[in-house]
Amino acid sequence: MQVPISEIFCSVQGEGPHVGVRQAFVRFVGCNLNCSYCDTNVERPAFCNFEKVPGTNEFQELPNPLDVETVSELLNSYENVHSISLTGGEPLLEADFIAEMDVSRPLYLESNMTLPDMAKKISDKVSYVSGDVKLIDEFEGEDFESHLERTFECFRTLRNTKDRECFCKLVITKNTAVDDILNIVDSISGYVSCVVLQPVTQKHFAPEINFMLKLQNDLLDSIDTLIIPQTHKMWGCL
Ligand SMILES: C[S@@+](CC[C@H](N)C(=O)[O-])C[C@H]1O[C@@H](n2cnc3c(N)ncnc32)[C@H](O)[C@@H]1O
Ligand SMILES: Nc1nc2[nH]cc(C(=O)O)c2c(=O)[nH]1
Ligand code: SF4
Ligand SMILES: [Mg+2]
Repeated sequence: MQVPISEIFCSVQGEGPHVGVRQAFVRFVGCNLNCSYCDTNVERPAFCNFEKVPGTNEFQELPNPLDVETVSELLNSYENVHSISLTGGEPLLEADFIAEMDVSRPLYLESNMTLPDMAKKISDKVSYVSGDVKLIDEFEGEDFESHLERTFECFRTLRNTKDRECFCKLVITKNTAVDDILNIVDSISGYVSCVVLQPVTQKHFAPEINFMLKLQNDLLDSIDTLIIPQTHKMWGCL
């Protein structure tokens, strides 16, 4: 099976409760959403950029699409990795490909959690789920209620168990409404190990510090809640 990939590199996880662990990253292309703050190009490129030696910023250009055996081998070539981050774009769009991957380290999924039928295809294959809930101010589609239903179904499918860690991230902007967060967390708190509030990285769009601390305090009444910004952006790694 073959799919286009935009990049394969080795770095450290820059977001969420596992920040700092060394990971191999595979970035799939294409997304079913269009978040206003998105920091990633989701277009399909002619080549996949493969960073052979971690930290060098030197990339080998591999013609797209790539087959699943090649991608698995490239990911397995990195040393000492804790896990393999499946990101994008939206990796669940390529659930059939992910189901066929043969890699030596646990899979860590970064997802917008809106494609429950695809989630079912890989529920036994992923060990970590970083589920990023998209709020109404990010949602441009027709029907926000069914977006939320699909999100909750994804969390049910990929929920936290003894074999799979699932946590929730919420990107907070200056437009975020407290009630939206409280309602969403109420609906998914039974499926996740913790909630991470991730302030949007663009300064002009970022929430007030007081707002973040008050929101954390409100959520702590019902669930473990962390505030963790994107750390890889601070020191400029991939
Ligand atoms: C580019 S997305 C790809 C995976 C998946 N589509 C998703 O949204 O989770 C990876 C992560 O980057 C986060 N992200 C993207 N742009 C951001 C920004 N400007 N500030 C903070 N986090 C951002 C997303 O919210 C998500 O957690
Ligand atoms: N270092 C690093 N950590 C990350 N965590 C989530 C990322 C993503 O784009 O999904 C990401 C990324 O692009 N780089
Ligand atoms: S879902 Fe993820 S990749 Fe897609 S637009 Fe939003 S942040 Fe970007
Ligand atoms: Mg990123």
